Amino acid sequence: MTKLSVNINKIATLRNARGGDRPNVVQAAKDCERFGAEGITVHPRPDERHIRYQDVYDLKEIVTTEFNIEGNPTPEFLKLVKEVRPEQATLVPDAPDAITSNAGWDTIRHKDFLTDVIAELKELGIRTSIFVDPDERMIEGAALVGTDRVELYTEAYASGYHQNREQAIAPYLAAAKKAQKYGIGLNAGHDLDLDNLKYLHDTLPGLLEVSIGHALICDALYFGLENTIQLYLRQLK
Ligand SMILES: CC(=O)[C@@H](O)[C@H](O)COP(=O)(O)O
Ligand SMILES: NCC(=O)COP(=O)(O)O
Repeated sequence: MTKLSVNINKIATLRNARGGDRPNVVQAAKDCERFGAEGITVHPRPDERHIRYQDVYDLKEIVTTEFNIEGNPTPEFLKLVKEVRPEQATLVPDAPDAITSNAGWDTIRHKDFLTDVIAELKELGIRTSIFVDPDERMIEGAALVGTDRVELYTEAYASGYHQNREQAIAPYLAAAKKAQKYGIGLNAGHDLDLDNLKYLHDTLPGLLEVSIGHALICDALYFGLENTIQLYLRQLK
């Protein structure tokens, strides 16, 4: 079974546009869960342009499904994660000024750093996932740093899907098989949407979770949040 974790960054982007509290991020998370989301994902960035650090503490109080915090493991991020203790922390190597995440970890070059951070988080009972490109060498590296899961960075799949989906999925299938071989759990995310999700789900073995934000919130403008979450869940059956 593949869980749908709804990334609510874009709810916070909308709230921040006016500086008030509409839409309320905590209420949106509760509603996502009520409408069927099986997890809530946030990706606080250093400039707090969408999710603020305080939102993460507030969300911890109310999320009843699986709370997944994504981000670059800076000292500030690690302090937040250790205090909040979500079910899962997803480590993403993004630059502070990146518009959005644009690459996975080099798990070989950053082996020592990742090994230390992952051990610290696992000791607190936090499941770890690391964001990686669909590169078998990076999966081998992930196995060596001791992570529970990897999250495959699906931007390349999403952008190639309409041209040639078999070709677009090929490196992801190889990476998924490698992860299975090493006993690493498999997550995926970035630019997944109602067009490309089902094929990803049906093709990748052992896909445990997808985190989806941008397209899902865009779809919700047209279909409503409840219908949209149901539409996404249907792709994962
Ligand atoms: C790791 C990942 O792919 C997502 O967290 C994505 O980066 C969403 O972040 P933004 O909402 O800041 O674009
Ligand atoms: N980990 C990916 C995520 O949380 C959402 O990415 P996107 O759907 O906003 O591209």
